[in-house]
Amino acid sequence: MGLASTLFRRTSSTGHYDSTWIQYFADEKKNHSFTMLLNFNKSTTMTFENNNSPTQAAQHNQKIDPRNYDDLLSVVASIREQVGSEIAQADIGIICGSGLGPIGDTVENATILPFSKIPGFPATHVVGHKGNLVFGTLGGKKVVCLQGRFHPYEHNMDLALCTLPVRVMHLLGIKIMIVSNAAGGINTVLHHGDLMLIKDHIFLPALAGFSPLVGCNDPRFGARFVSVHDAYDKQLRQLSIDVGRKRGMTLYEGVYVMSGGPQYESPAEVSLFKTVGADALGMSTCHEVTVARQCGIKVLGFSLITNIANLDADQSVEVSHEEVLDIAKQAGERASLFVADIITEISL
Ligand SMILES: O=P(O)(O)O[C@@H]1C[C@H](O)[C@@H](CO)O1
Ligand code: HPA
Repeated sequence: MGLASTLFRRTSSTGHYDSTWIQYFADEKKNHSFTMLLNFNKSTTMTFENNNSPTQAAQHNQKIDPRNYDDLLSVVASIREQVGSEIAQADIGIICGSGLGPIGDTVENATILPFSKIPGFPATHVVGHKGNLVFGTLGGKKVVCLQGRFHPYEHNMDLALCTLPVRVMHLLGIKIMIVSNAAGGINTVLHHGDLMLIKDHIFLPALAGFSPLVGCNDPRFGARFVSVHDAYDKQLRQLSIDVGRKRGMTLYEGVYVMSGGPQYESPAEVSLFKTVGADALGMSTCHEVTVARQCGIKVLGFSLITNIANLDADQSVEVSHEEVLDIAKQAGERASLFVADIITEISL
């Protein structure tokens, strides 16, 4: 049954079946028993039957296509089977970047599932990213926390693969996603250890064609053409400002720019970003937010300022991941407590 709907997704935009997908599909499933009934009189009338349940498919280590809704159902089935359906259901998803790492460790009644046990999840290689999915409660809400994320530079700019966890969290039921990252401050109001509330973003790789939404689109995930005019939810931003005020924190709202990385930016590149209106820069987040918006998930985002980006080649200083991790460690705990307070105040 899963396979039948897979096929219908893989029709061209004119509604006619694309024969290259038949080949692809047959290769992908060649190790599994299935029967195929094709009716070539009507180009879109095809039925595939397959003996694999979604979970069996995942257990067979079948290749997971991150754009394939049915493949993702099999990933979710495997997660539910491993942790239990009740535990796997969550209302809020959290992506801990280098900045919010400690929040995963404060989840109550935590059930931890390593990425290595989740079909289709690649390993995370970035130091400071643990590589776990953590289920439990925080601020009285059911959360699922991604301790570690997939950066496009680690995975050959395969942005659909890097956003697989967002689609999985969507299928697990989340309505709100909180994202965080470590970032270099561009705006001079930002200092080491500050938390910037993300108001908007510049998704630089996507402007050059590297978007997770490029390629095959299954309408069950959402629209082909996604509007990101309100990517960072206004009410959640206001709530964060209010919670921050109660804690005596001044939150700066700004624009985050994602560059492809992994090299840090040259002073001339930082000047370019400043000119086009960016306040902080990093190498993540925008791809996850774009996919979340396609699924209708509300987003709240933070950048933890770990270094000040260089604007002048004559006055520049070296940027290092060690510095990023060091500041993230110092400021991450306070940031995590703040985010936990926000979660307490969120009404679902
Ligand atoms: O996952 P985030 O965006 O917090 O990680 C930051 C950005 C780069 O991946 C890396 C650079 O130090 O840390
Ligand atoms: O200056 C930076 N540039 C890109 N990514 C980053 N992550 C932390 N700091 C930076």
